[in-house]
Amino acid sequence: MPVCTKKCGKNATLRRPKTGDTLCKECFFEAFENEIHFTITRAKLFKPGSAVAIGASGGKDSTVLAYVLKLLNEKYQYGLKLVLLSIDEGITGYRDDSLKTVEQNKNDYKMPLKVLSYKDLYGWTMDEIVKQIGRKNNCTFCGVFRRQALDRGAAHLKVDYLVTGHNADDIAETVLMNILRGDLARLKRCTSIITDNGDGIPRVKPLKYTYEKEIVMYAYFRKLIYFSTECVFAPNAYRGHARTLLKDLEKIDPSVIMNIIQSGIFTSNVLMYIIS
Ligand SMILES: Nc1ncnc2c1ncn2[C@@H]1O[C@H](COP(=O)(O)OP(=O)(O)OP(=O)(O)O)[C@@H](O)[C@H]1O
Repeated sequence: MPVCTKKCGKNATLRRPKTGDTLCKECFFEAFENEIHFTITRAKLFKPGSAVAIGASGGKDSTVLAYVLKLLNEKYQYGLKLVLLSIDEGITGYRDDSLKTVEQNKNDYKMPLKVLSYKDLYGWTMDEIVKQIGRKNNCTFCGVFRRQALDRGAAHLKVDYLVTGHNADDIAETVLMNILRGDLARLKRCTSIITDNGDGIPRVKPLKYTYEKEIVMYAYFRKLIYFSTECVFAPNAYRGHARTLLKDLEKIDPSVIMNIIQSGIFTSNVLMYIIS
């Protein structure tokens, strides 16, 4: 490996997937965290002194989000009160295990944790639903219920914001899916860094511009504990195709992820202009 391109004098240990820069571990941490700090401050995502619930699934994105938000909150004195919020969908062999990871995060990051279950909220678990209806469209149903459960959890905790670990790849995938379906009206919502469900608690995506590969790299080098098993129920097939396409394109040119997001934003702005 060549020397770190930040001219810190150290040898580089990695190549940044987003920019191609060769960096040492410390300079990568700094670049990664600074970009999230820049995203937060430029978009004025949080008012000082606010309470923020972090949607915590135990996966890599929400684990990195919790870690980095805590770090930036202390470093730059955002004045945020952070709390972990987990939804237990009742999926044996998946969510029961990932919730153990969230418990670990709670102890490691010294954040309070609230767990809400589908069983308590709706009277049934995903295991019971799948037993009844079979393995069809499970992700679609579960996603709708989870969004509502997170909103109810945020209202219960009386927080000012709900943040999720949606990353740049997730957003680019959603833009692609909406374009492929001809559903341009959804571009505005899926590319917005902050959305409101009308309940007064904004949903915020601080990792909107953070590449998935860099999140995995960051978690690896920071030795963060996260849960990486796929859900036991059928994956969302259509999203799977968009994901494969995006990953193939990323191999040719990593900037496609940002380009797709920017194109989604531009198209939705043009549509808004035409309609108004
Ligand atoms: N069961 C859950 N409880 C709380 N928040 C969740 C849950 N599932 C998903 N989320 C939130 O929604 C975001 C995107 O969901 P997605 O299905 O991509 O998560 P994941 O792949 O299970 O885990 P992660 O995104 O954390 O790696 C997560 O980063 C997290 O903030």
